[in-house]
Amino acid sequence: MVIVAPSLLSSDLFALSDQLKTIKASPAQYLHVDIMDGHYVPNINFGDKFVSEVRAHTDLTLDCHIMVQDPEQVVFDVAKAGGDILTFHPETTQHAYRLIEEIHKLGKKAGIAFDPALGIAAYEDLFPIVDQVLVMTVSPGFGGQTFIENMLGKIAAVKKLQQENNYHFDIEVDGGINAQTGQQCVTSGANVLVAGSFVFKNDIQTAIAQLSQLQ
Ligand SMILES: O=C(CO)[C@@H](O)[C@H](O)COP(=O)(O)O
Ligand SMILES: [Fe+2]
Repeated sequence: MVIVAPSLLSSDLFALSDQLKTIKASPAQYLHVDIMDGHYVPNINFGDKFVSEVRAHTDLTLDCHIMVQDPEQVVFDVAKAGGDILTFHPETTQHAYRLIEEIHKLGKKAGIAFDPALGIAAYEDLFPIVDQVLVMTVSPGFGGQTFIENMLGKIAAVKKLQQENNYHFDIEVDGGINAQTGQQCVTSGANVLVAGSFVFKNDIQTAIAQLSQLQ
């Protein structure tokens, strides 16, 4: 039921090939790839080149989390490189609705991500057309941060709207997820758990199995 998305930000890049094989043998269904521009978020990391390298080594769903200002500049390259789900932060573009439509035209899934400081009200009009709503449970930019418990109410509010309106999006959480916080998120309504440090700083198989069993 719960989809686990190991975040490659915390992977060992020099052992990535082996780590991808370990993940493939686990219940994880997604690989989460963070894309950061050093502008919208302070950090700079992966880009479309990395996505295409990972694509060549896995058939898992590539869940691309695009933390950049003006996502139109990178979304299409990431899609072309083999990203499957393209999730951007709606306040980073003037035309979030159009961008979702353009992602769909490419046959890809579109997601919107909510920074912890951003309420859902301003972007509720996108809910009927998105495939994924990502509730950030840390401020975006870095792995290894502490889960913000206040976000549980936001997850529950998104879940309530989803149920009341029969929307079909997945509810993803990202940041500080471990077995305990993951359980809190699932109880609040999340069904996709991104986890970086918890997966890669522990035994990968065991950590993913723990998260995938939450209900
Ligand atoms: O998007 C981000 C950070 O901005 C994440 O996807 C991190 O990679 C999560 O790392 P952990 O908090 O699980 O260590
Ligand atoms: Fe992420």
